[in-house]
Amino acid sequence: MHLSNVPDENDTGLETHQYGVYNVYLEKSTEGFLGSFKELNKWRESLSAVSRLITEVYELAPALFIIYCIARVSKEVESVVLLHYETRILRIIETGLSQGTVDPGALFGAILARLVCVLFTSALWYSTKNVQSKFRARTMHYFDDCLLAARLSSDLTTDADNLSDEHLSAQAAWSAVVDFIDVFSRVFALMGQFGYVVHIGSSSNYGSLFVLFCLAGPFLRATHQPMLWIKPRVVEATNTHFLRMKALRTLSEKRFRSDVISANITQFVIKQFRTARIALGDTDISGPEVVAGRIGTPWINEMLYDALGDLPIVFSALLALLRPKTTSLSTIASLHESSNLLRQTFWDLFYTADEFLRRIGNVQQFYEFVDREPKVKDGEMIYPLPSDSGKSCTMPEGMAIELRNVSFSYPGDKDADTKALDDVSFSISPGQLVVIVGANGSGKSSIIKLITRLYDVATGSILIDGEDIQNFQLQSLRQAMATLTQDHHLYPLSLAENIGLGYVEAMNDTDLIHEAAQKGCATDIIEKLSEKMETVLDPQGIQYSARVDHDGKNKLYAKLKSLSKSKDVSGGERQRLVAARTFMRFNSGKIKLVAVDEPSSALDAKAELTLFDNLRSAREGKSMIFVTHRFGHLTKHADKILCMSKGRVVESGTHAELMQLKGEYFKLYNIQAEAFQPEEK
Ligand SMILES: Nc1ncnc2c1ncn2[C@@H]1O[C@H](COP(=O)(O)OP(=O)(O)OP(=O)(O)O)[C@@H](O)[C@H]1O
Repeated sequence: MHLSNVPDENDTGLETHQYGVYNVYLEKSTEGFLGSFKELNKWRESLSAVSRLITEVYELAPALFIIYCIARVSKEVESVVLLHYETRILRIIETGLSQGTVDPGALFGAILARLVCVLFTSALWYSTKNVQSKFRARTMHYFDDCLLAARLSSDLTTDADNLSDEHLSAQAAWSAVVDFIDVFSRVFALMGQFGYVVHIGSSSNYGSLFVLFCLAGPFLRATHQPMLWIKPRVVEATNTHFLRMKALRTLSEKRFRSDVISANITQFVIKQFRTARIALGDTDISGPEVVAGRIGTPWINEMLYDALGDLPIVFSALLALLRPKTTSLSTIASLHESSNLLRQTFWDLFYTADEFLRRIGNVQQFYEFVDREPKVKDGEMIYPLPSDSGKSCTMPEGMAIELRNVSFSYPGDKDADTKALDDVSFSISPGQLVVIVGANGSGKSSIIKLITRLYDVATGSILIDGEDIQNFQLQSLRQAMATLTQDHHLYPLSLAENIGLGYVEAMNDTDLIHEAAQKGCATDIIEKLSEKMETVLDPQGIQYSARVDHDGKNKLYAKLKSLSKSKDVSGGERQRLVAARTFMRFNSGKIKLVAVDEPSSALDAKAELTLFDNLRSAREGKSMIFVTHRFGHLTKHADKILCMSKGRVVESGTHAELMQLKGEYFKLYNIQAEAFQPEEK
């Protein structure tokens, strides 16, 4: 189904088209001079991406680039040379047949020349296969590198404000390079074939007219197809049945396997999927660009284009009729051969150019992504400030933190009125141990995220050692902080690296790593694993089988099983390993703030107590902030407790002070304490 030009309700200057299961939003087409100017501008924009892409690839490997281009162009241009020798062979045969004897020298000479040409291009193409493979690898690795650096340098605010970057890949950039070179070589080939046809028809002066006859049909068809690729567009899948099928298909992924089995919902999922499938019917689910190409042309036009395809044969018939004396059978045969070749090359060029335009769109997005400026801006001051800076902090005791009227909403949060933090003010003196408590969603973690500058405040300010946090160099500030939260994961690297990366400069120091593992209560787990510190828990290996019988006796199956033996540990054990990384970080000697956000949800009571004790015993010279739901272990040691509710700090003081207030903290504390009281009869 295609609904064309549905006006936008709010008249945003957009029009909506429906292709299959997708809605496509396009800018309203501007007619006349302004419209053409806009189109021209879009082409100019994509040209700058093309020129940057080709320049980068050339500079990366000039020799490989040139050899690849030569091999590709020669393969395309070969067709003209072959056509030339074919025409020559036909003419020799025709002349020979009319005279009763064929000149064997001329005939074999032409055949040999044709064969040499075939062998030469084939040898060139295959001898450069190695070069092609190297060129591809080097280009892919380069763009992989750019993408990795761009992704890693991004921050959470920038990520939230931009669309997903999952579709960007080095492969897309490489494909655009290949398509560009293909377009380039096919233009060469087309020009060569064009020239050659004009040359064959030169005796009748109708060569150019013949080319026109050959290309009229393909040209009209190509220019009248709706070319969605080249239009700026926003695409959204809106078909509810299609989306339902997609959601249900997700449930078949491995990560949901245990949920689906234990909830016993297999039949439900299959049934729902079938219902959605039947409701979707035969609606085309291909991308809108493809659907537009398939359904966009009216059938009457299609018939006209097919009929125009017969023009070359009409031309030959007319030539024979009007100029019987100057037209030979070999000329007509060559014209036919070249007409087929011309049309084939034209279509190849058209489709490659179409594909190239699509890919260059991806490359443009790629460059926009790697060039984007991070939203969390870097400051200039190096942390910690020198002691003669005039700031009042007592640096050796830890970080001084002050929040002044801080409000904050998460970027991308559609409901602008919901604030994660609302006018929050408090201060932490150097060396203090502060515990933040409060109900779910009250803003505890958001405070840690702002202090570690994962995000920036919307209004108000955060002062670190008396200086606005945004004035500090991010790297130097983060060097002075150690965080331990539930959001931290194990990396798909060895356990030694997982712990060592807490303090990169000493990541080969096995003594420090073992000591950190001990403080994180992770020694037992590591000892239990056969490869100890070298164990990789989530290896990113690739193993697969094809056409292998999965019966126990099959040797290939046994091999596959031996390759894919994975190891895993429990959730609590993972938390201990992550905690070990934080202890490793303390070794840098630069840590002035430890921020711990509920890292013990999966830990048993003993491990939790040891973890908190170990963290507190490293307290010297550090301020500490703990976010917790569990009272007791920490609150009794706290210099200050901040009790939060709905994004605000509602109470602040020591345990004794807050208990006396009999407010929010008192309520939360008693809910937990009651669980341990004997039930009243
Ligand atoms: N990444 C996010 N994007 C949008 N909103 C978020 C995001 N993270 C948290 N929020 C919202 O911000 C508010 C405060 O969340 P925050 O995580 O700070 O609460 P919390 O007190 O730490 O909760 P919990 O005790 O459940 O961990 C909540 O309303 C939450 O829904």
